[in-house]
Amino acid sequence: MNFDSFVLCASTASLDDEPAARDDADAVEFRMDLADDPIEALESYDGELPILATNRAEWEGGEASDRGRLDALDEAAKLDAVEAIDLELDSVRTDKGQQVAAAARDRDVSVVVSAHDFERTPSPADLRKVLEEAAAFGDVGKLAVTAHSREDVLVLLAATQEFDARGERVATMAMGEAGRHSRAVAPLYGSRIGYAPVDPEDATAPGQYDLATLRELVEQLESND
Ligand SMILES: O=C1C[C@@](O)(C(=O)O)C[C@@H](O)[C@@H]1O
Repeated sequence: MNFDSFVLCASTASLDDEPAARDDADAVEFRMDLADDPIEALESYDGELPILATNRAEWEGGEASDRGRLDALDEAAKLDAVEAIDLELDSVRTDKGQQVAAAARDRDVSVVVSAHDFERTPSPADLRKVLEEAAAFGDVGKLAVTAHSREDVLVLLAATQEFDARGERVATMAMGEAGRHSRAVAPLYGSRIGYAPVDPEDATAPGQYDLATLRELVEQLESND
């Protein structure tokens, strides 16, 4: 998957969502950890959108236990439709995570290295440290923080703009109500990935817009850029 420009992902636990996502999304983020039989679903996938496969660990806000988690992601990366995988920063710090990342790259599958803070927005310095490491390991370094104020969002956007200006690929978003607008605005500052559910009831993180709304907002803002 090419992250040269912004990629809007329909984030979902069911690949059956793909036809409904096609008009507005550039890709599907398949949350394997939220799906019943993810490998089987991937093997029988015949949609048009490329897939970013995520198998989010319990310790990073997902539902996958560590048993077989990275092996399943490795399996997923072997399938043609899967053009990118997401690995937590704490996963790529392990040998196994490095192996999965290297195997994906050998098959031309991109690696998004992600970090999440479900409590707060880290200090400007800490936030840069995390983004730096994630961007160094991944084709894209992703950071999702939790915003409690507009100021939190500004801190995130300032870092996004800085990294982008230096030619480092990052994706950023602020979770929570106070951060919601970051999802529409961050692409203007260089964020390369956005996430949205087709149906707002199926949100995969707090504060997400539904897919059609986020596409519309991003498009409107870009056309004014
Ligand atoms: O890491 C991310 C970002 C996210 O948490 C968000 O805030 O939109 C949604 C997740 O599905 C995805 O894996």
